[in-house]
Amino acid sequence: MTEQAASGPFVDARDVTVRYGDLTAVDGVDLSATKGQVVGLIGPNGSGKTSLLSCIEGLRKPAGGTIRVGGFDPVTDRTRMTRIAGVQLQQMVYPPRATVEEMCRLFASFYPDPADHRELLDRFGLSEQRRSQVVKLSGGQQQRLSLVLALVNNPQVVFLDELTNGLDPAARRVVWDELRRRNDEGLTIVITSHYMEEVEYLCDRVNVLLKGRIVATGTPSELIREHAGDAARLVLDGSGGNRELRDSLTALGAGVQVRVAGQRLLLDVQPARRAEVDRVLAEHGSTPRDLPASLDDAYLNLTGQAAGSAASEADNVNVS
Ligand SMILES: Nc1ncnc2c1ncn2[C@@H]1O[C@H](COP(=O)(O)OP(=O)(O)OP(=O)(O)O)[C@@H](O)[C@H]1O
Repeated sequence: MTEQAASGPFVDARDVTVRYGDLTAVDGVDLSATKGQVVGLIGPNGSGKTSLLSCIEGLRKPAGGTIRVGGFDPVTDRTRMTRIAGVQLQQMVYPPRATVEEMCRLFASFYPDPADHRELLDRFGLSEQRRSQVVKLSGGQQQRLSLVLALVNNPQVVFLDELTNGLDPAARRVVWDELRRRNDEGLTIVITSHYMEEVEYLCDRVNVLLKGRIVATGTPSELIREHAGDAARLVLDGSGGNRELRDSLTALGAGVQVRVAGQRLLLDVQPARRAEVDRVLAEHGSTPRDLPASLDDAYLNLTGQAAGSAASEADNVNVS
């Protein structure tokens, strides 16, 4: 079989079902990525992301469905699959005394045309750890090493499960920038993540998985537009203790949700009530800060999880 039917998606999973005994963890899911696309898979803990991804990676045989990656069946065309795909697992187990350099050399030895692992270590900020034992690296450093190892075969596509879990904000930026750069060069990327800011930043398309089924798919902008809701989210800094203002806003009733978060007041305001809210705020000399609708809001609405949208304020909020 050729590497890819020119017209079809590079990653093409159709009607995939995964069962563990009586539990159907993935229930007839389609997921695809065209060449050079960054595709995200998001959903609550236990929604089936890793189960689906491990089938696409060829590490698990699905109970039903068909999967092709670059035209190959990831289970039966294992050898060719491993040449074109890089895999970062949620948890890796390393030999007890192996150093970073040794792990890189070991992984590189599996492939005919590996990347320069020293350059990769440098790109991911691990040059100084080359001679360190892997087990002595911090969690975030191990996470970055797992990315280096996923890229050491110069893959055409990478599957990254919980991409930047445990990374500090600066390291997360390094990883994002590096992946973006590689994507610009044509790398296809499939990620799972609980960080909506990351998904919004990186992904061309996002699939929302809930209880083993895709409940929404689209670009981040489409998901926000269609699912974030039309309530305005306002923040009143320094007004948390202003009882009079709080009571006046609460008295507006339906369509105006008022919450205290420390020294701030957080408001969710339906469009029909906005003019009244603005009037009350003007009477109290308060100027609100508008929070833009985010993928967090869409995610929370789609998955029915308790919304805390105004509280999240576009920080790196782990929404799982
Ligand atoms: N090896 C297994 N044996 C039995 N059940 C499993 C196994 N792996 C996963 N499950 C179950 O399948 C469901 C989906 O799990 P999965 O790990 O795919 O979810 P996830 O969306 O990746 O979760 P998380 O966000 O926590 O990583 C869960 O109910 C989980 O308990």
